[in-house]
Amino acid sequence: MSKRRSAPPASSAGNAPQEGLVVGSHGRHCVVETADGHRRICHPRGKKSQAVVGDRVLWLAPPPGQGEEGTIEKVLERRNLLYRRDEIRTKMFAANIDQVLILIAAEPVFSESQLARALIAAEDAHIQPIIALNKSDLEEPFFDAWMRLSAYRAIQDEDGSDHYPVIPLNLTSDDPDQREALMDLFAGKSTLVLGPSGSGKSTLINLLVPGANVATNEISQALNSGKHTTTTTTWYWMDEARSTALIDSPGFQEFGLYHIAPTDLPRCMPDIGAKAQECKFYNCTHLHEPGCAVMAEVDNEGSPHHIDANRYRIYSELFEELSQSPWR
Ligand SMILES: Nc1nc2c(ncn2[C@@H]2O[C@H](COP(=O)(O)OP(=O)(O)OP(=O)(O)O)[C@@H](O)[C@H]2O)c(=O)[nH]1
Ligand SMILES: [Zn+2]
Repeated sequence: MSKRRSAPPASSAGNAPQEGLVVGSHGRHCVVETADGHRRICHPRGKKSQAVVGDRVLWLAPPPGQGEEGTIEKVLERRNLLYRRDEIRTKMFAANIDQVLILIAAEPVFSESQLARALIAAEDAHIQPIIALNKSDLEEPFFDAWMRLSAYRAIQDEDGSDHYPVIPLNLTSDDPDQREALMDLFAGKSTLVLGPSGSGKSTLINLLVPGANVATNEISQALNSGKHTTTTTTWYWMDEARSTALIDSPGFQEFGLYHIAPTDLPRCMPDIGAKAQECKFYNCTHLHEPGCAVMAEVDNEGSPHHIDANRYRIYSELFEELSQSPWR
């Protein structure tokens, strides 16, 4: 238990690699937090040690007199990894996370395709998604946006429980009940916050993480003095005990899913997947086959398994898109 805590401080550790947590990612450079909470910039030793935020790594301090920046020797095995992939590249968001909060807002109007894509990527990575709709104080646009989410609120698991938690928020209010509900939602977990620009990600972090701005500025300054690029993804502890974390990551736009096979889409879209076993043909693509139980539910308004027409459109467009993947 206490093995990591009792590791000697970096300066006297000689050449023994120590375990650390990646709490910042800036292109190829990382910020690694040691067991005692100290943070330092580390560079990957080679391609194989390319780490992302949330990774547990073995890192090595520099030899005496050679500055503060360490090297990442090894990335330890990941429990999960959330990423996206387009024609040319893969972007890794974070590893070893418990849940992903997809933060959208009444304004700017959210893209349902982007939301669906983020949910699919989370399902594929076996990470629990939560949908939060912010800016409930903007009554009319909020109402419209909430209605646009009705298909997501209606998706149920076999036992009748809601598959996706969908929560309304007003992050500019200082309502203590909302704050407590958020604390409960995040307690003891690491939660990646994803969302389009302007949805309120920084507002959320500043509300729940005291001193978040200061911490970010300190790291940016350290990185700038070493001529590194600016922060991209950051891990924030919400508590002194370092058991609850929020991870802020940009890059919600252009959410490519080229790593997912089109035939895996029903597994990652639970409303479609619920019916996919009942089609006449075992290898039904749900696009044109006779006896397709999925297509039947699109027209079946009022059914408890009704598949929303927009969801079905997103499914068929994605099926087409992923069939063109240059990665396969
Ligand atoms: N009316 C209203 N405005 C909000 C609410 N939450 C956040 N905002 C405002 O929305 C704007 C965008 O919020 P940010 O927290 O900067 O959004 P972000 O997601 O971090 O945006 P990027 O940094 O561009 O990715 C700010 O002006 C916030 O004050 C809310 O509940 N209601
Ligand atoms: Zn079918």
